[in-house]
Amino acid sequence: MSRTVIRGGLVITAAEETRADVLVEDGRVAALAAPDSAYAQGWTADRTIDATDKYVIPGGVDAHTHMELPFGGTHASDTFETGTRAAAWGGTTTIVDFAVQSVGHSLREGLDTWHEKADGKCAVDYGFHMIMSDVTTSSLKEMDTLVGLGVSSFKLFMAYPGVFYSDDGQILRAMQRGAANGGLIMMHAENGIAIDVLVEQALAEGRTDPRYHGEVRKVLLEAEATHRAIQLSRVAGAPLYVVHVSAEEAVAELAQARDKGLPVFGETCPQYLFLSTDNLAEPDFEGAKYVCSTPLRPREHQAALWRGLRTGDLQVVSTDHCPFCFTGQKELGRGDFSRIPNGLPGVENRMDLLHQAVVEGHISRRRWIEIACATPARMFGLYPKKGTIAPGADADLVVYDPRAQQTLSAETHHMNVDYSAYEGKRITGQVETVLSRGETVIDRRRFTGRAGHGRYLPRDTCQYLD
Ligand SMILES: NC(=O)NCCC(=O)O
Ligand SMILES: [Zn+2]
Ligand SMILES: [Zn+2]
Repeated sequence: MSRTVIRGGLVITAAEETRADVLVEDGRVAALAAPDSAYAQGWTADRTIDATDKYVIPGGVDAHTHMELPFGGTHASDTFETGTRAAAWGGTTTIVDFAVQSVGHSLREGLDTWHEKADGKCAVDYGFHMIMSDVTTSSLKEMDTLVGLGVSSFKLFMAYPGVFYSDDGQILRAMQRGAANGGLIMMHAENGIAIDVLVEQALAEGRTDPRYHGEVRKVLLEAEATHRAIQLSRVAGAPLYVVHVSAEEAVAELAQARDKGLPVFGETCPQYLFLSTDNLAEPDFEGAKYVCSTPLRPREHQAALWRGLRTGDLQVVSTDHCPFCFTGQKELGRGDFSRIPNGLPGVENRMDLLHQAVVEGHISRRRWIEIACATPARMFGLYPKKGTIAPGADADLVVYDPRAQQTLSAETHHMNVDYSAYEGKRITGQVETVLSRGETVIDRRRFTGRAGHGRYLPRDTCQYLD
């Protein structure tokens, strides 16, 4: 039996902050006890980690990543191997990635393909959501099977006609099925039909630069789709999780629904909290680095997102990590912004950026852990195995130095992408040591993990409704 003790740190969970030693036995948290207690003093261990003046936090749970996602004729540049290694560097020990159903194919085929991509490659644990690109009688039936296999959430798109798009009837049917089998519907809420009209008009008028990506994907079209998704979920009697919320008006739709007591949840991402349309407008096509959907918004929207995170109208911060290199990938859209592959890198940066938000007073320390670890674990059926520090939980633990200074940069990050969306940003705080199921994967800022350590996580249904 292997035993590790982490001594002297401030243990932070969503529920409390307490100075405690943590005993890890065989990959699980075995006990917590006051550092000066005779009980903790009596623990013997193979390894002792000194966490004096450090935080001990649960490993991050990033519930929205896209390793190797095929998009716009190319693939997201992080593989499951490079992306989960970068996640570990950033203190994230669980990812939930998206398997994709291709049009004309079954959900099962998509899931099998994603298992092949990830199996034996991951440095940290991983689960899958399912993207439904073809809602048919048979794929609706298959949803039941997938829930049974631990794929208990399904992403639908109101955007990208001809690729991932589902119409309102398909969405309603999928929601009805989810209401019956416990599958949580995750919605990409943008009116893609209207957006495609505006894209066509912009290109015809010679407005081809990256900043027009933000202009055609209007706030009103995110708000309208969010409203419509909420109404459809009410009709179906299903809960709803809206992904990558970026606009103040979309937060208002969620808040209004939640005020009525509806089981409607929202996720935002660091890029919407820290970046803006100013980045999309950077000259010499540099704005392409910031093309994602929903798009970055004018800076004024950030206050509403922070408020939503504080009040609970938004519950989760995930990364939507979907990296494409500037050279050779983002460049596919020179002269036509609609051909720029959509997505930003960030799986390595989320825990640090949210700690910076603590330092700047946007959120409390416990809320940091709640939105980045505990709630995503509960939302997607992984709690309390993941997302907290308690006896019986997986020993996914991060020793975090809240005083370390770092500067984010492509020179030093570990994501397989040739730029950082946060180049030059100064952060107070840094991951020091990371344990994944008790195994040290980052040891005082050295990678000690391995591809294949990460295990597939079959998930329960949403526990946030309990
Ligand atoms: N978000 C984004 O731009 N790319 C990834 C696909 C998605 O989440 O819609
Ligand atoms: Zn999306
Ligand atoms: Zn995404």
